[in-house]
Amino acid sequence: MPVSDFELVQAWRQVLTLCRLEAGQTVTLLTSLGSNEQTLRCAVLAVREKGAIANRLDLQPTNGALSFSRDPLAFVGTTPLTNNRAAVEMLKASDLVLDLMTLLFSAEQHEILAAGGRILLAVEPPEVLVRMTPTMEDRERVLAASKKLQAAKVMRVTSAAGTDASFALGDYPMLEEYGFVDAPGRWDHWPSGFLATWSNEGSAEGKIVLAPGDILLPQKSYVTAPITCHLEKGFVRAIEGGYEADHLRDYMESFNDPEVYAVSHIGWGMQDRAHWSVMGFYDREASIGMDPRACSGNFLWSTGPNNEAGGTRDTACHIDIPMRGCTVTLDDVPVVKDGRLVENA
Ligand SMILES: O=c1ccc(O)c[nH]1
Repeated sequence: MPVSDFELVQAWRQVLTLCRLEAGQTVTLLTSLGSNEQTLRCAVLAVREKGAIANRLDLQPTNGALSFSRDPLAFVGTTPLTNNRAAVEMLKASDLVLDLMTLLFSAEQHEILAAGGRILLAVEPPEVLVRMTPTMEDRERVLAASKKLQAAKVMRVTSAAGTDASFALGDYPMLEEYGFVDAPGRWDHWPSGFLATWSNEGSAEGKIVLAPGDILLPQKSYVTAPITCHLEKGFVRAIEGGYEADHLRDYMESFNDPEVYAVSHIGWGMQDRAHWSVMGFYDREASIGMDPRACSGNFLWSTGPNNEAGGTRDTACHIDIPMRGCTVTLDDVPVVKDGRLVENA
């Protein structure tokens, strides 16, 4: 069953409290075609209840005929804000931007954050939002893990399926996602509950073997047969397997951009209210797949852009690959063991 407006307003109320929204501040709700009407309606009510100003900025969609999917994460980098100075200025002048459209991996997002703006992405279905309404515990868990990741020099991931890959760390910032934006300059995504960073340029090495049940996003598919990705000097040099490997390669080749094979963010999920099986219950276009990205004990790696971290790669092709059953270590200390979070890691 769907969630009611009452439940979603309550969830927005909790999120806006965690975002420290104050009366009199200005919130801009960023929407486009495809933004969820119930999410928008309930957000406005919760913002007004806080005594804040609720503005709307509705932009025309872009890249629809270029992307193979209407999932907003299937074609990143240019957005309806690109070359849209009036819109960027309105968002920079706002105390809080609630992004119901998806700006992720865009230069404009960076400009808004660098100006001290706060951006919270919220495009999952209302039922997913309510189920994973963020908490301070989520924040504490992610930040505690982030301290470990910040101190680490090498991340290694292994699995029974044959994965054995390593990544040098230290050159890039943390991607700490706990679902609310409590400080100027911060971006976050509701729902989330995971931690990542980017491997040092050219350092990703080894072999990642996707096993049945591992997930490809934005394909929204559970892999049914092994796909082996050979990593060398920071790039996926070969993708081997059956038709699913062909499908992945066909998609990546369609961008005609060598940067699509670069290893992007790497990390692990720690959200115990996210579940592996959820993606199988939703139509492909109904969700962007935050359950598998955030579920506790996954290893989440990705390919493509690193501009989000201050890098120069802004390729439009971004693949997120959450995996089960992996062991993730930081300088040989496990933070995930056989697909389960190591408590107090
Ligand atoms: O929240 C997100 C979603 C996608 C992604 O690649 C990173 N973080």
